Order: sequence, then structure tokens, then C-alpha cells
Amino acid sequence: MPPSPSPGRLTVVRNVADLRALVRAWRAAGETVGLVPTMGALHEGHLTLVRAALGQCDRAVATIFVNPKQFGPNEDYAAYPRGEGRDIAMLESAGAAALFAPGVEEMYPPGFATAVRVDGSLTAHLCGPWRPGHFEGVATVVAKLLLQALPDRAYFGEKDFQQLQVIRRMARDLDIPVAIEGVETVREADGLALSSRNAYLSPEERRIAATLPAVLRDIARDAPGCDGLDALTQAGEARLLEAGFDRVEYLTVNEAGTLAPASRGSHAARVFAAARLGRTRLIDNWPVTGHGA
Ligand SMILES: Nc1ncnc2c1ncn2[C@@H]1O[C@H](COP(=O)(O)OP(=O)(O)OP(=O)(O)O)[C@@H](O)[C@H]1O
Ligand SMILES: CC(C)(CO)[C@@H](O)C(=O)[O-]
Ligand code: BAL
Repeated sequence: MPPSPSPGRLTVVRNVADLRALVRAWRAAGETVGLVPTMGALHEGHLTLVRAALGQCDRAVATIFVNPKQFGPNEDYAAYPRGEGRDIAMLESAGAAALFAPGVEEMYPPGFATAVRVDGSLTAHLCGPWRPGHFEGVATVVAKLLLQALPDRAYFGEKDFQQLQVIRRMARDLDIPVAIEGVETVREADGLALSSRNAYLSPEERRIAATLPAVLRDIARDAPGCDGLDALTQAGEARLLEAGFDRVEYLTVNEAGTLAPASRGSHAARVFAAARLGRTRLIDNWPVTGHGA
């Protein structure tokens, strides 16, 4: 028997059968369900996704799973912040109806041998080359979560803009009958995008980190009237290094749809960056306003 939901209280399920039973019962009763996949260590950005789900659906179901398949061998899988008790309290206060928090063996039982890979320009640029296998790990786990829950809609943040585009493509290509919704990035007062990994930043690094959105915003503002995007992004990179960033992995203007490098005259471009500050890798993006890239 699946645990029965009680109004106002969060139902926590740990296995796929219970998740399916819960969502199926709601949908059979005529209610719509929005899914919010996360890796936990929740913040206001995640809660904004829950609220977006509740704005369009009767029930919001969050998932918390730190997915080993999307971390490279030298990345922070072991160190990734975890704290389920606090996460549950936050989800409850935001009005989520359920949390699916499976263990690794529930998602990847012995013998698991399938992967979902999105090829082409959506994964060839930006984070793709810097995190080999990352988007395959994301596409695989999100395909599973969508098929496990079969919600009406699923919500993802624009902070991870490339991830959002990869997930849209994957769901479309695999005919997964779930609407993929993007939600605008939630930022701190100084512009820094909320991110679970911001917890790694020292107070000094936290101060420096605010330079990232400032540089993106300035490039986005200047790009439309500018002849040489390279000169603009090179100046931005120099500004980040001067501010104290250790390394800029990329800082480029790319098409929002294909994620290929933008050409002059583009009507829908965004500035994208990934940069390292101490042990923290920060990513962010900003829409180019006006015409031309
Ligand atoms: N500041 C934000 N605004 C809007 N959505 C966000 C924000 N931060 C994260 N999200 C979204 O929340 C979902 C879960 O993300 P995740 O659990 O990885 O959190 P995160 O803060 O992005 O963590 P990380 O620091 O690992 O990148 C993703 O769809 C992500 O895009
Ligand atoms: C979408 C996601 C939950 C898949 O593990 C993760 O990549 C994230 O939290 O952005
Ligand atoms: N929020 C993106 C997940 C990751 O960096 O693995």
C-alpha cells in the first residue's frame, strides 16, 4: 500500500512503485501534477520551481536525488551538500504534496545498463566539453524521473539553461508526454544566482562571485551594438580574473535555441559563462536584450 497523502503534510516516498501509485491516484481523481527534480540542499530557487508548479498544477511533487551518473570522477559527488530534514521542512512550507527521495540502488539497481544521450549542438558547446558524460547522466536520470512519475508538467531552472534545453530535446525525442517548463533564475540582491554549490564559497569568494552576473549583464547590454563579440567576452574574462576568479572555462554569446555560437544579427542570444572560484564551479547566463548579438 502506498502511503496516503494528508493535506498540508509532505508525503515522502522512497521507491518507484509508491511514487507511481501516488501520482496515478491524484491524476485519476482529476488533479494535475507538477514534478520538480532537484539534488537537494534546497534554496529559494528550488522553492520558486515548486511555486511555479503549484501555479499551474494541483499538486507539486519534488524529487531529491544526488545523481552519481552526472558527476565526473574528479567532481564533487561525495562532497555535494546534503540535508534531507531541512529540505523536507522547506518543501512542506512551500506547499509541495510529496517528495520522492530514492536511494542509488532504487534508481540504478544491479545490472542497470541503459543511457540516454542527446547529441548535436545542444551538448557540443558550453558545459558539454568541460563535463564529459554530464549531460548523458542528466538526460538518463531525468528520463527515468519523468517516466517514473508521469506528471503533467516538470519544472527546471534557467540557471542551468543548457540542461533545460537538453531535457526539452530529450523529452520531445523520446515522446515522453510531460510538458517541460523553464523558470527564470532566482538571484541574490547582488545578482548572484542562487545555487546549492554557493555553500562552498568563503565570505571573500562570495563577495567576488557577484562579479560573474555583473559581467554577463554588461556583455548582454553591450552585445547588440558591438562589432566584435570576441573583444567583449575577452574583456569580460579579464574582469573576472582581475576580480579574483581562478579560471574562466567559457564566456561566450550563444544562440538560445541551438546553443551554437551566436552570429551578428541573432535575435535570441544569451551570454553564458562557467568560472572557477576556489573549489567552486559557478555557471550563469543572461539574455541579450535588443536586436543583434
Ligand atoms: N537560482 C535558481 N533559480 C531558478 N532555478 C534554479 C536555481 N538554482 C537551481 N535551480 C533549478 O533547480 C533545479 C535543481 O537544481 P539543483 O538541485 O542542481 O540545484 P542547484 O542550486 O542548481 O545546484 P548546483 O549548485 O549543484 O548547480 C534545476 O532545475 C535548477 O536549474
Ligand atoms: C535535473 C537534475 C535534478 C537531474 O539530476 C539536476 O541536474 C539538477 O538538480 O539540476
Ligand atoms: N544544477 C546542475 C546539476 C549539476 O551541476 O550537476
